[in-house]
Amino acid sequence: MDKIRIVGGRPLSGTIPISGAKNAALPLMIAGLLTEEKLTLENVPRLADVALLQRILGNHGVDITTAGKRNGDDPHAGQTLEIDARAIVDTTAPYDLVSRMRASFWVVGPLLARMGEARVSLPGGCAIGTRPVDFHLDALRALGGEIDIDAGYVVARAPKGLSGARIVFPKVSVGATHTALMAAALARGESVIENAAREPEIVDLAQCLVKMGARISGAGTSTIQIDGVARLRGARHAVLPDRIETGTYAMATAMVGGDVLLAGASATLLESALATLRAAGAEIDVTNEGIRVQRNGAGIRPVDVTTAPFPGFPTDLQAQFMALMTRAGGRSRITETIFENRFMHVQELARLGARIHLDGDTATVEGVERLKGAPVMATDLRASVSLVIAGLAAEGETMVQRVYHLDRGFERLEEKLARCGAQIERLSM
Ligand SMILES: CC(=O)N[C@H]1[C@@H](OP(=O)(O)OP(=O)(O)OC[C@H]2O[C@@H](n3ccc(=O)[nH]c3=O)[C@H](O)[C@@H]2O)O[C@H](CO)[C@@H](O)[C@@H]1O
Ligand SMILES: C=C(OP(=O)(O)O)C(=O)O
Repeated sequence: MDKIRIVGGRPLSGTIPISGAKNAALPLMIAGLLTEEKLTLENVPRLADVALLQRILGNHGVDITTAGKRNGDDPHAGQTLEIDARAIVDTTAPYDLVSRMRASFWVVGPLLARMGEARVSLPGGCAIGTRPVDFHLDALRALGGEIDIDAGYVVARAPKGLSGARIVFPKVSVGATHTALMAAALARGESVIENAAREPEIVDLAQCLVKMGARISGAGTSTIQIDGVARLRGARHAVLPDRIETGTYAMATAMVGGDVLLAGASATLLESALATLRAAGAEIDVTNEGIRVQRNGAGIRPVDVTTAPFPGFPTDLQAQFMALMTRAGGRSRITETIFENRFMHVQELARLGARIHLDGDTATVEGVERLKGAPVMATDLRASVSLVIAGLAAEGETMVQRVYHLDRGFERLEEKLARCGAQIERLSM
């Protein structure tokens, strides 16, 4: 298993290209199941989760080819995937694949809507809470799907197709909104999704579906209207920039100081995180090329943060922000409201000398003067990158183990940081 070795203490300076968003690329790839024609996706990041989803879709009979960007082309440009779901040969998504990644469960909506049946294993994903799928299933039931659970599988049937419905989510769910949106796009008649997630990745999916011929309005607000169509066509769509990757490198720069341009990043995708970083002492400038982050001389100020659905502070940046706060000049409180068990980084950050007290959904962080390198264990995707951020600031060597978590969601992480002056390398074991 690979490890990442960091020797901390160097500021970051230079340019970091921001990749396409993992959490948009995955539902967009799944949307390819909705049409017999070719869906071409540009700016798809090269990530383990994307490769795993290629395998899962391949298992259904979907043909995926990678086009363009070869020798001599810009190695930093995302890949272009051509997704051809003309022939769906199998509507089962097996446990050994789905258990590894949460988003793979989302094939259930498109398969049911287009094929009238789906048998999909209950999902896995980051171990950050219980993460049930009841909202997904309730939405599919509202659209007329018959749903059973059998031996760890969701068995969904709609022999006569789905019908439009009013879907009211009891709580904001990104994944369940994706499921409802994709299923309702091919349902007969009108649907309304209330208390829909407003995340930019929902808007990206809706925009792609509209290019495919879907009739959708209101994506990006809490109420989405869908007028179902009998079939969707092929389209070409570029994945939006990754706001979580953007926020992560912004926090890394705020942590160690320096001057970094996050090229291709879009500030409108993470206003709340940028405002928080400014409050913490980072200088943030939005330019034509992206977002420039600087911290020169000034210390890190403590800031309290509570995670919330978009446009609030994202839970996927909570661990990274906590890493930053470990070196703030005072006490900060970080409250996690989305997932009940998303504090696994706390004990690992403590191994580097952080002082964090956990009480229910709130972590109180007492900033310390210095962190000291140590071996640490990645536990989930964002938790592991928080250890990288802390390691960049820690004195001496930090060795991050279980790097496969990082590879799920950060493209060429060590290369991007090393180019900006960080002493970081991957040790292949
Ligand atoms: C691949 C992807 O895009 N993953 C993101 C997605 O995950 P994901 O879509 O799984 O997260 P949700 O928005 O669905 O989860 C929000 C909350 O709703 C609960 N819930 C959800 C569905 C359900 O059927 N029942 C239920 O109770 C969850 O346990 C959680 O407490 O949104 C999360 C919240 O922004 C992010 O942290 C993840 O990075
Ligand atoms: C939690 C995440 O991913 P997943 O939903 O796939 O577990 C994430 O991207 O931070």
